[in-house]
Amino acid sequence: MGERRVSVLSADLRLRRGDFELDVALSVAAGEVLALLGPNGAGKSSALRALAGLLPLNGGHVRVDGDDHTRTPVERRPVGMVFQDYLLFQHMSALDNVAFGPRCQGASKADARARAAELLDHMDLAGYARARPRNLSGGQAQRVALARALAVRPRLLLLDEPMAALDVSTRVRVRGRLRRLLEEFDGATVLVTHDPLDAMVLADRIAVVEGGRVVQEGAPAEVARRPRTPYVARLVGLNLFRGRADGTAVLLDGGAVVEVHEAHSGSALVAFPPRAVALYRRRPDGSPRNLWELTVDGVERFGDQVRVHLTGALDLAADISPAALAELGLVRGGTVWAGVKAAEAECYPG
Ligand SMILES: Nc1ncnc2c1ncn2[C@@H]1O[C@H](COP(=O)(O)OP(=O)(O)OP(=O)(O)O)[C@@H](O)[C@H]1O
Repeated sequence: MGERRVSVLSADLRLRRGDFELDVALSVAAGEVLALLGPNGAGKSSALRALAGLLPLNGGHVRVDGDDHTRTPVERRPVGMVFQDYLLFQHMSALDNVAFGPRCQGASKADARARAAELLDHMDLAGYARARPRNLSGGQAQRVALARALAVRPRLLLLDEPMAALDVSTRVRVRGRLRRLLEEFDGATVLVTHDPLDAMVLADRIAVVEGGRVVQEGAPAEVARRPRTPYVARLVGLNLFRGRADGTAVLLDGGAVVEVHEAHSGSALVAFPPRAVALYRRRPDGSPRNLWELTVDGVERFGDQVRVHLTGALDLAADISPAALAELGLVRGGTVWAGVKAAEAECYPG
């Protein structure tokens, strides 16, 4: 901890695509995995393609190990890329897919194949060297694509939605394995995803991209605990409010006041999970510090819980058990008292 690692990647990406403008600065250290997380159309793929040299920049730069590669052609960048659907050459064996890059870099056929065999072996795919891509499982195809990207000994590894082509039942296993393989890579890794779980598991650091800009950046746990935009709050399942703190009271932009645990002053964000919200049919005695009478806006199943959406002085989500729902007799348009303990409300500078 505390040690500053040297940046392998340092990039300032500015480009236009029609009305869309991307303006993103990234820096990734040796051995570090950065996830670009964001909604559809946010500009994640554009950023990745710009790093690979597949999209030209209108401004800014791409530096790898201190060398300027802003204008280096795609095939000469020290970059390996894993595409969303892997784009393996279907008419070639797994081995030849992996050997392709080294061959293009001028390695002899024997050397390229030896390097490919070594990588496949390392990824527990030695028995599949002669297999055609269509005969591989999703997880195996992903590893062949990763081996192909690493075969050119890149300093920068780019992964575009690496889990997208996999079915849900295999994702957990494949994700864990990918994480271990990425941990061994000593260059910089940038991966694009719109799945918060991928970002949390695979990345050391997350940059949230919205509307072509980085709106939040930090360690996964920090981003999850202290979201800075409604998009991130929804992703990680937190209620999020913006307001002004005066000691332990935060006056929200909508007019409600939330009592929080830790004193602050000035512009602030308040976050708490839906499970921290208790619902009561009548105003409770000896109540928590935060209590509001709100209107039920909707009820939905959420795992083995029920998520109740409430509106009024503030809009929030509450998770309760199906038994509690029956007991409260909640109906859309009805009212209910919602309480949150100050100790559960996280406050941080906004
Ligand atoms: N071929 C194109 N021509 C013009 N504009 C484009 C083109 N492709 C994308 N765009 C614009 O660039 C914006 C960013 O697209 P990009 O694919 O980088 O987003 P993304 O975050 O990767 O989204 P997704 O997860 O849907 O791939 C889009 O909102 C769109 O307006």
